[in-house]
Amino acid sequence: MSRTVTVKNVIIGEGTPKICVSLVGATLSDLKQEAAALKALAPDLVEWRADFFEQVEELEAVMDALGVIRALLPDLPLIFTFRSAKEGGEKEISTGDYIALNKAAAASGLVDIIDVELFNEEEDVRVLIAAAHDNNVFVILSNHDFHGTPPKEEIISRLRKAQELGGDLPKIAVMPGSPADVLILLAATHMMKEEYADRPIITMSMAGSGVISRLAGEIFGSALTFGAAYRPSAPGQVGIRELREVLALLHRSL
Ligand SMILES: O=C1C[C@@](O)(C(=O)O)C[C@@H](O)[C@@H]1O
Repeated sequence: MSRTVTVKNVIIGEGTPKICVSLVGATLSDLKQEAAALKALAPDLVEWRADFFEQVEELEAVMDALGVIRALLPDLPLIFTFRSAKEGGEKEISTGDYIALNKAAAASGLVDIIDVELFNEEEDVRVLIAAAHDNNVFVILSNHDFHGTPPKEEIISRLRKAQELGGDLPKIAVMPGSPADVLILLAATHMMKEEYADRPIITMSMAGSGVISRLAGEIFGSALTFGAAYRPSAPGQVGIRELREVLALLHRSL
């Protein structure tokens, strides 16, 4: 496995963490506005959080919207994400629909990466990874804990599981209850990177006290960070301009 993942000339896992911004519009017209405005901010990647889209249960509408987003942002690596309500997303859909949606996104030729949640049936995860890889689409294999920060060993074990299953970019987002929890996430990230990871990983501690984890990925081992454009897609995301400045500052100090 490669220590980096290259998507449309963006090398994830090398140099400063790459900046991703999420599109969170509820309607096609909101999404168009967001996508057009995003260009000026020049993120490295864009994520479409399809769970925010009010027509997400209509596959055809989703594919149409995907086509529009892709046409507006032809050169940026695009991540397709349906974040389930149990992991902090906007909606819950059936497993069958979740699989169909992700398979369709992977086969559409319109996205570069799909985000698959690790906490699905293992067989379903394997099916989605295979479907993505058959279409030369990468997989972020993700887990989100909006209620707390698991112990360091557990964070590492989830990231290792995501790697073993074939996720190209294992990811975990956790919620800190205290600054000590932020240290746990950072320590787990560092240990995963140093001892177990053979590919880039993505980690973050959310909310205010976790912000440091969104800035210091180059030091501790997280290869990608989510910044906010107008509306954050998760608590603790900072504005992309400030984020870029801080990432550059930390990079220069190394
Ligand atoms: O998984 C992630 C990370 C995230 O939850 C964050 O905390 O920045 C934001 C989500 O949009 C994305 O899918």
